[in-house]
Amino acid sequence: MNISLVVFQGPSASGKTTLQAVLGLPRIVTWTSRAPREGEVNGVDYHFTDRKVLERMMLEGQMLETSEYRGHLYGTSLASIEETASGGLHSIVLDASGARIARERLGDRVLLIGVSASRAECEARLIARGSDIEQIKTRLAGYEEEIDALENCDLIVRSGEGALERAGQIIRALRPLLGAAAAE
Ligand SMILES: Nc1ncnc2c1ncn2[C@@H]1O[C@H](COP(=O)(O)OP(=O)(O)OP(=O)(O)O)[C@@H](O)[C@H]1O
Ligand SMILES: Nc1nc2c(ncn2[C@@H]2O[C@H](COP(=O)(O)O)[C@@H](O)[C@H]2O)c(=O)[nH]1
Repeated sequence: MNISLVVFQGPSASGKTTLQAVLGLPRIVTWTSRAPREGEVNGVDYHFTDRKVLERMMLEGQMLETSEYRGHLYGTSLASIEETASGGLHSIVLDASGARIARERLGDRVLLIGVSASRAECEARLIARGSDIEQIKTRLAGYEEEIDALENCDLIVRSGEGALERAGQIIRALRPLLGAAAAE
């Protein structure tokens, strides 16, 4: 199997980034027009920029995909995806529309992992993350759409209690599935 990119998708605060960290694969850093949260580092968590720069990159054909997500623009550059062609398995966190485009454009190179959690769990995690009421409402408004899109995934992980143990099980299950790509 020729998988070179693991894509995590799912509702906001379902635990995609947490699971990505547990799996420990090299991460593709995407672009966003939103402001950094406390503790987030430019070039590590995202390439933070403004909307105009991202729009210019889109016009110049530099992007694999972009998504308007809850008032901000996000996107994956083609240059960052080319890194995955140079060998080894990489991972990326995308919303449902980005994940769909990644699958359409990169085909079988992509493994889609859906991360699922209940609305109440996502809400509690958004509150704990310090989001304000408006952000929580806006993000939860996309909950059903992201849950519905999980049907396109190759695997779905439930990110509730015991999530880390489950992630460990997934890693073990993925190794034979990914074969040569994972061994690089
Ligand atoms: N299984 C879990 N149990 C409890 N808290 C969790 C769990 N997974 C993640 N969290 C916490 O929930 C918050 C959101 O997690 P994370 O950033 O991984 O979600 P996400 O799906 O990447 O979110 P977003 O799409 O909004 O960026 C974080 O504060 C994280 O520590
Ligand atoms: N389609 C894309 N979605 C992306 C990209 N980078 C991140 N995301 C997704 O956006 C939301 C919100 O992220 P947050 O960091 O503001 O909480 C989340 O679902 C991410 O997965 C991207 O380049 N393209």
